[in-house]
Amino acid sequence: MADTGELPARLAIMPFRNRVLLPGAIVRIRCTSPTSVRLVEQELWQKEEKGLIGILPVRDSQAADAPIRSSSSDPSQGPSTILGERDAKGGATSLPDYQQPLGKQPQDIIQWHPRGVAARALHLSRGMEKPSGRVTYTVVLEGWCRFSVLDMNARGPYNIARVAQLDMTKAEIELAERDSEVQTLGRQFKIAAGELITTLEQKQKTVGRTKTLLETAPAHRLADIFVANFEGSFDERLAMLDAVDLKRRLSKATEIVTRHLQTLKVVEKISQKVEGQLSKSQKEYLLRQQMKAIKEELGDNDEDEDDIVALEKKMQSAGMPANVWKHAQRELRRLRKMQPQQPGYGSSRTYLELLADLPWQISSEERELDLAAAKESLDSEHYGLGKVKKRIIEYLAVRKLKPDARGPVLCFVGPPGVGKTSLASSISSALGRRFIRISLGGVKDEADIRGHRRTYIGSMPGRLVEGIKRVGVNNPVMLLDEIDKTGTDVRGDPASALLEVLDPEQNKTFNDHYLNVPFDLSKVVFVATANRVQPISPPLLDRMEVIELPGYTSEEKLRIAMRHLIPRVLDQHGLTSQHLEIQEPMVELIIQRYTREAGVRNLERHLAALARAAAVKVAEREQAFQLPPGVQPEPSSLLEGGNLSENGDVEMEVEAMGVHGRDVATAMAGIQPFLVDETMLETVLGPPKFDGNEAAERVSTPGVAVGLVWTAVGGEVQFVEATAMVGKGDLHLTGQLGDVIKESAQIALTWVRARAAELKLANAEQTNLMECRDIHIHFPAGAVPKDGPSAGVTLVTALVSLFGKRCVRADTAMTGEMTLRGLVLPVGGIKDKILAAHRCGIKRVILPERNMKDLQEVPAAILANMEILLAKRMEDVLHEAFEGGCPWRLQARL
Ligand SMILES: Nc1ncnc2c1ncn2[C@@H]1O[C@H](COP(=O)(O)OP(=O)(O)OP(=O)(O)O)[C@@H](O)[C@H]1O
Repeated sequence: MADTGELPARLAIMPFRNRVLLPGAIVRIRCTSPTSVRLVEQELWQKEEKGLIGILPVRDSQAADAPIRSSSSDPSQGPSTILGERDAKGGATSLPDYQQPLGKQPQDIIQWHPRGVAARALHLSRGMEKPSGRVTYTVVLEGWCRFSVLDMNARGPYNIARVAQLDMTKAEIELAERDSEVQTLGRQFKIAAGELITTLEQKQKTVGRTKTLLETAPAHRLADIFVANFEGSFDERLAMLDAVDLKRRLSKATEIVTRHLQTLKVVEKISQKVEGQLSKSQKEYLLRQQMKAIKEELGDNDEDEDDIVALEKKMQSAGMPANVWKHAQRELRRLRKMQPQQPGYGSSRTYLELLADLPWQISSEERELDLAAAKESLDSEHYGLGKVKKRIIEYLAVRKLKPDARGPVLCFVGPPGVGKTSLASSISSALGRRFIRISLGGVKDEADIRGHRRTYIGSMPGRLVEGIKRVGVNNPVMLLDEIDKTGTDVRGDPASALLEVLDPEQNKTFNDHYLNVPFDLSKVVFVATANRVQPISPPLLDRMEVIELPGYTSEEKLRIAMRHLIPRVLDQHGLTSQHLEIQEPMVELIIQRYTREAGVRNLERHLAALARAAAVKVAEREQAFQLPPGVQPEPSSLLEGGNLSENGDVEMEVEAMGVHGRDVATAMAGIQPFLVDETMLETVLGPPKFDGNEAAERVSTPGVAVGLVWTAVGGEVQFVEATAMVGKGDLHLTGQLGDVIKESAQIALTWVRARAAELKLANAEQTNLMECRDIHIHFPAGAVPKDGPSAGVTLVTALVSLFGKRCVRADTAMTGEMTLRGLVLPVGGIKDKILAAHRCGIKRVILPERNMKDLQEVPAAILANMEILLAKRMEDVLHEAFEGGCPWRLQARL
């Protein structure tokens, strides 16, 4: 800079076309023209000390009036005439520009600016020499100080100018900086410059070096550097070059920097505004257009288009009613306008696919109903159930005579595994229609039946429409399974939605919320199943005809097993009666020792377990036969089976060893089937679960009574245990009891306490027992919830047994609600309860007298083997419950 040394009187001049180098600025230039190459070579490259050259701005001036034209046509020849005089240091720049043609054409006339900047080379590098001998130089120059041109001559290939230094010396600057105006201007400039840097920093532009300079460099020097570093026009920079005076330079720089700052702010504001205006959808549109273009480039677009065409074809052939077709068309048009990536595309497509998949016109062709064949098929598939089958045949007969008859909806009610589902499926095969089972167990949301509106994310059609889609016809036999298990909560009442489904008047235009167009369910044959009638809402029950399927007796179970279950189980396991034989006594044993159910599901499961065990043995045996000739199979494979070896049947297989190829079948044919025996039962099914002595063992201590209860799985034998302990006379109840059964226990205790004397329980010790002790009553099987009033009489009997210290009869079970006054009220589920008692080997049952009519439903064979006692009052029950009659004097007798 000017403050570090003296400027030489002459400087080689390098023209800067339309550009200005300011002091402090650094530029990198590549010199390729012969003139500049020579200049660099001679003035910078060949000098030992890094030399100085003068950089003089030149302006293209095609239109400008050239007051003086150079005689030389080569710019490198330099101007021949110089106009203007040397400006005084810091003086105004009123000198006319030097003008001369820089190129060969007259329009190439350029104007030399009369002021320039002396520059020194920070770095020099020489390019590779070309074959033509030309070289190039890359020079990094730093502006040093301003000068003005006194005169300029072409010495050799480039111009040499006589120059005068314009910038002040160090001492002069120090003096000028004491001026308060200069100081104020300097501060103003630094503020503006600081603001500019902050703004640029916010835009994440690197301003590191400039920021450091702002803190360290003097204001006048910074002024040049700032203007040189930020974008500006040629004229602005020229003006800065001409601003030799410090005050002028600082105010000019402040002006330029402030203008630059404002421009930046305006640009920022505009871009923010534009960004805001470019709404999300526009952006999406833009992106989508780009995506489309990319897809087109990749040739991907056709696929989607093809898909939609295929979907439209499918929709056309679906045979939708006119109003639905119109709706579907509208939706399809919407889909066409969407891009596959758009959020609604997937759901719109799934919806249209559902519309196309629904069987609007497709029906199972109903074959001519042959009642005799239907009856035969029902008989062949189900044992017993005479009344139920009769009702089904009646139902089918009505349909035969009047196919569009709006008959009642049949509802099979009974414990699990009694054949409700399989009966419904038999109806479908008798009608020749497809069968679909809709499980309603645990459905609490109305939307499960009617679907979710499509406005919800993840919305789906209801189970009915989904089922219709799955079955593919509009007239299937639809089984509404476990209709009693639907619940109600805040999400609505599924039962009320079912009302619409089962109402022949309304289901013609069933409106699923998701589908949003009516679907005709009137051709569907609905059949429902339930374990219990009570939970079904009365309006729903009103639309159905309840057909009860009671549990089976042991005899019936045996028949079902022999005729239906065993052949089916064998078939399912790839076996025949040639492989496995399960004889009646064994099936009876399974029924007595391993099952206690009303239906036959567990029985079927146990038979399947036996079949699996046999399948392993059979497979092993067949493998042994298929060994290559000469290879001796190990005789132990079957013999080691343990229990099977006892049958002696395995000896056959020893004979078969070594039999060649074709003879295997013959040999196999001679093999006896595996015969299930008691040992095999225990090996496969484990030790017996029930032995018939349970009741005797349990009632062997006072305080236990045997009750009969009704649960969702049918009738059951329930033990009630009572005990007394030191306390304040409180009643403790355990065993997952509901409110009703708890109240029954309270009533029972009150009744017994009130009749202590009457029942001869009132001796001193017993009074103490009854009044000063806590009573605990427990219902075993604590994991199973229990409720209902029918344990009333059992509770009293258990308490009387406890206080009277006498055991109840092990062969006797009882059921009945009891009033506080001792009256025994009738209860439900008598048939199931008697069946349960029969299953458990109980021979005597005490019932409320008013339940006598229910005995008609109980199979006569069972009644013949049982003693049924009818009680009117609690005393009657007690009289029958204890061995040798009631030990106490009773007021009433049976
Ligand atoms: N009377 C019968 N004759 C022949 N097989 C029967 C009979 N009763 C039940 N079964 C058989 O018992 C099995 C269970 O029957 P199913 O599934 O129909 O019972 P469910 O009453 O519908 O039970 P859930 O209430 O648990 O649905 C089936 O394999 C069925 O064929």
